[in-house]
Amino acid sequence: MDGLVLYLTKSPAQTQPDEQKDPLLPELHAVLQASDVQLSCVDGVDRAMQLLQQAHAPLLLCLLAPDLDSPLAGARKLFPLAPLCHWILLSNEPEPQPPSPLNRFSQHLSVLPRHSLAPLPELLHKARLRYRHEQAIGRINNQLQQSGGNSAQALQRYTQSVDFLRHLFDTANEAMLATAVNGCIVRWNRAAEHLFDLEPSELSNQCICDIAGDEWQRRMPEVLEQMAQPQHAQLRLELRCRLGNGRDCVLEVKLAQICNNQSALMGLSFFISDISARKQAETELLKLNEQLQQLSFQDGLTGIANRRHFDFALERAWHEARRQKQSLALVMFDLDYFKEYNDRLGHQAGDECLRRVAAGLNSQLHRSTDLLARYGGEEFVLLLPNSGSREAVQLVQNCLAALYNLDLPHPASNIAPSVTLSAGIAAMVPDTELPHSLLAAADSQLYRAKAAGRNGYCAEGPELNH
Ligand SMILES: Nc1nc2c(ncn2[C@@H]2O[C@H](COP(=O)(O)OP(=O)(O)OP(=O)(O)O)[C@@H](O)[C@H]2O)c(=O)[nH]1
Repeated sequence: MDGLVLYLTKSPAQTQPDEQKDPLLPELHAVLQASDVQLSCVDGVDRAMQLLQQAHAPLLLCLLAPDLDSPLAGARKLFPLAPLCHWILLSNEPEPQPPSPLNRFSQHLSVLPRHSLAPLPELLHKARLRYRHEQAIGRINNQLQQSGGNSAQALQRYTQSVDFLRHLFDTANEAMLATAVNGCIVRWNRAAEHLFDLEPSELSNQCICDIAGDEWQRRMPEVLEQMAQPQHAQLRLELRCRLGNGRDCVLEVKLAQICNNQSALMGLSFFISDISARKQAETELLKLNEQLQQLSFQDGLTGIANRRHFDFALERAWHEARRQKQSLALVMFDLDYFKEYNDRLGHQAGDECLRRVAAGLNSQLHRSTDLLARYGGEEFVLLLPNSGSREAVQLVQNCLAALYNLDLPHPASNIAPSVTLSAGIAAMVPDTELPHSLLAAADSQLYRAKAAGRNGYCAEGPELNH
């Protein structure tokens, strides 16, 4: 007998089901007779709890009689004592409603009409299976815990053995070699054979310097020499190598001294990994970053420096000029009647014009420190470190001549048949923190040039030649 079925009722205690009292009991008895379970009839939850605490068999089914005042409250009390039990609420209704899914018992609670106990054997069968399954799992867990304890001890013993260290050495992914102080290889693992693509006979007693070409072969003698010094207990390096199979790669090499108990140097250990893929990814990332930086500093339309690039360059040049007490010159260019150009020839022609003007101006710069940038719309700026207004004026004259030679037709201009520029030039030896004053000076000179009729320049600043 491995189970107990409880019939929980409100009626006075019955040690044996009282067939006189409840006409359902004979039928219940008959249904359960075939299943090898004990049927107990108890009144009240407290007595049921007592019975469960003393019972030797687990409670598989609990039938809650319809006369109970609050059957689910009772079930809740019993639940901790019989977590695997299936609860059955007997109802006087001919077609009772199933339990609400919101009820936390709903998974293991059925509602049956009193007059039909047909589903009982099936419910009992399932409850029994569940109980046996839980028991089996408990047993397996116990065994696992026990054997786990034993195997942990065995493992601990094993980790202290030479076999274990040999196993680690042989199965490591990293190539490992041990050499004498002069580099003669005395031991290696399979990963080393694999990495260098060499047979055991090609490693045994060979000099470590000769197992790979290129930087490896060139630098290894000097590395061995270093590692023979007492202060070089460890070393890490990256070496470009050509391996036996002709493959080029980058190897990360970690070396350590092998010393005996008296701290006397006996040999060297090498831990080697192929980091070619990582190195290549790093190089590509670096290149991408450079490209990205270049793009973020470049004007998309004209390909010259953009405003952001100019702002950085101006700040840097300003501080440098201030430190060196040198003059810094700035030119602001603005196309004349460009709105009319766009209106007459179209925006695309306007774009092309901006590109050609930018290229024309840029072609006049010959010092690597000079910078032409698109400041915005149809405005360009020219930054000329270590220049006074005389040099700036000279350069602007060259730029205007270059633009004249480009001869870009401007049918809507009031002042010339081709595209023209106005320029404002300012130069100063910085004496303040920020370069606003230089920008403002160039801008006001540009304003003057526009007011003076366009297609020309105005300038201010030291070394003025105008
Ligand atoms: N095609 C094109 N036009 C641009 C671009 N950026 C700004 N513009 C145009 O440049 C024109 C500038 O007009 P304004 O500021 O009135 O200057 P302007 O017509 O050159 O007159 P002045 O400077 O007084 O000679 C505007 O029509 C803008 O739409 C661009 O990237 N492409």
